[in-house]
Amino acid sequence: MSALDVTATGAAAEAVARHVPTLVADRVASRLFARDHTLWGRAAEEESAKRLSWTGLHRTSRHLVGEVAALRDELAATGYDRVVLCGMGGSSLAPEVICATAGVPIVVLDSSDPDVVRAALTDLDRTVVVVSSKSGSTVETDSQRRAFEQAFRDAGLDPAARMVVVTDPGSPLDAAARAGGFRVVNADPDVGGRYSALTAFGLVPSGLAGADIEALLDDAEAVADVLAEDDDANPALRLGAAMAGTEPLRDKLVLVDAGTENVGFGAWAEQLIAESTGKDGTGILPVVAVGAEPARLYDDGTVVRLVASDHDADADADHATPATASSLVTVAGPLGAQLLLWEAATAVAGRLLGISPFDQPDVESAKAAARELLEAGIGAGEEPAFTDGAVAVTALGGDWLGDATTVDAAVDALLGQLDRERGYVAVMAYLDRESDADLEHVARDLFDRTGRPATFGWGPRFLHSTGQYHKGGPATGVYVQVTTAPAQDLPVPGRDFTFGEFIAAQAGGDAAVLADHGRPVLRLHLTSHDAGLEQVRAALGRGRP
Ligand SMILES: O=P(O)(O)OC[C@H]1O[C@](O)(CO)[C@@H](O)[C@@H]1O
Repeated sequence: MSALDVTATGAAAEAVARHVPTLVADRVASRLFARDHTLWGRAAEEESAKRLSWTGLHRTSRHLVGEVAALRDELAATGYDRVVLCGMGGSSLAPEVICATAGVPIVVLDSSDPDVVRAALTDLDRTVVVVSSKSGSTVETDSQRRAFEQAFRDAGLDPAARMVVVTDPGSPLDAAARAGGFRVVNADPDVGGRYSALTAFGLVPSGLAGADIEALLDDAEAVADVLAEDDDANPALRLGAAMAGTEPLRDKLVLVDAGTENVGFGAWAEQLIAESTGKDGTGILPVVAVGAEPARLYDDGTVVRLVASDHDADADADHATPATASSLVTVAGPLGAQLLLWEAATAVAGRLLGISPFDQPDVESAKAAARELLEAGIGAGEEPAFTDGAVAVTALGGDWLGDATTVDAAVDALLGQLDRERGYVAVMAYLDRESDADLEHVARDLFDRTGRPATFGWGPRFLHSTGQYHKGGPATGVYVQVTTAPAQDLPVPGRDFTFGEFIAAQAGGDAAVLADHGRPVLRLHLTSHDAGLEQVRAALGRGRP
């Protein structure tokens, strides 16, 4: 009996029956875990050949258990009891879930909002900072690193004594950190960011924060052989088929926390699935359910109920509701096992969709557009069409705004562009995900109002997660971008831009690329944070049945 349980009903079960026998006959599972890079077609071979080491991390990461324990002992001399992790996407999403599940605190700084960065630059005498970047060139992470180095120096503290760098061997950050006398832990270069949960990227910050990283590797090891088996019962084959094998394709995957002990798992799976599959006009859109399970489901959706490992399968079988009866997958298992399960299932889904699950071809376009705006010094770009109260309204991607002169009317106009059969609404808030956390509920309001999937992402964090899907996936999204002026800007030491200018350029760049793809983008800029936020919340939630 595996520690993993994947049960499918409805269209998801039909997909399993339709595809798993062929996946078994083609020996996909055993070839995947033997790192066969030909599984995704010739065009994907070059990238796949250097992106498959995650299949053996439960063995090859074992050295990190001792190394992280030694690092903790060394750093104990600083008296730290606070760990801050600077990293984006795959360089921070896994530690956030690992630590939340282990019940140990960690501050994940994955924002370029100056007020958010400043709030992290506190309690420096009891803080250790982990700077994680595979490429070593992600501007958010580099800027955060610069800010912390400056802050430690200003506080009379040696940055090298309190900062640990995790990066690929030979990255620009690797060279610079070693030259600067910093501790560097190199990660396995043959693992992509969103598959790196069980590499140094997931394990070093989590271990320093106090999570039991050996148990995590043990849980992955306990299921590795099952996931590598060419067998109809293989949970990865079943989950991959349920994700990407429905006909017609149900390409919205609603992730529901239905009692799982893996806290915040949906946010990690969201990047893995969206950035792996959302390209070449296809892909699976993860919709992380906010609040209770949806009472109904759109025809192009499948619900995934993430249940507790000790769940009662019979009780779950009786759980079918109008929302889940049409297509449902129930998944149970400990975190270490599920990290490997979902990585393998996503790789299987990529094969079924006919795309490479290991590249992210459209992410660079938004970064380039942001750099252009930054160099031009024009903030987020486009001028607002009008201001209503505390919200400046800008419409991009066509002249769909019509004669709207209020935020309510602008939201109505955007939703008028929504394809009611295949479309989705994406809310992207470049705000503080701690203090403005309540705004996430507008996703549920928009679902209740339109009956269509609505996702919510914090900017710029989502740019390293669903951002690839928005640009490379099906052209069926309509986008609401919420931005604000910082309470107080913050310079990026050694750079010719501030954090405030950078985050504005990131929002402007992403909106420009979406508009270039012909997608409607409504930017709601809060000219006064609290009043503006109230207006935006009311406008997006208005018209709920
Ligand atoms: O670890 P890095 O190189 O800073 O990249 C951070 C994230 O940005 C991306 O490269 C692009 O979104 C992700 O794949 C990755 O997880």
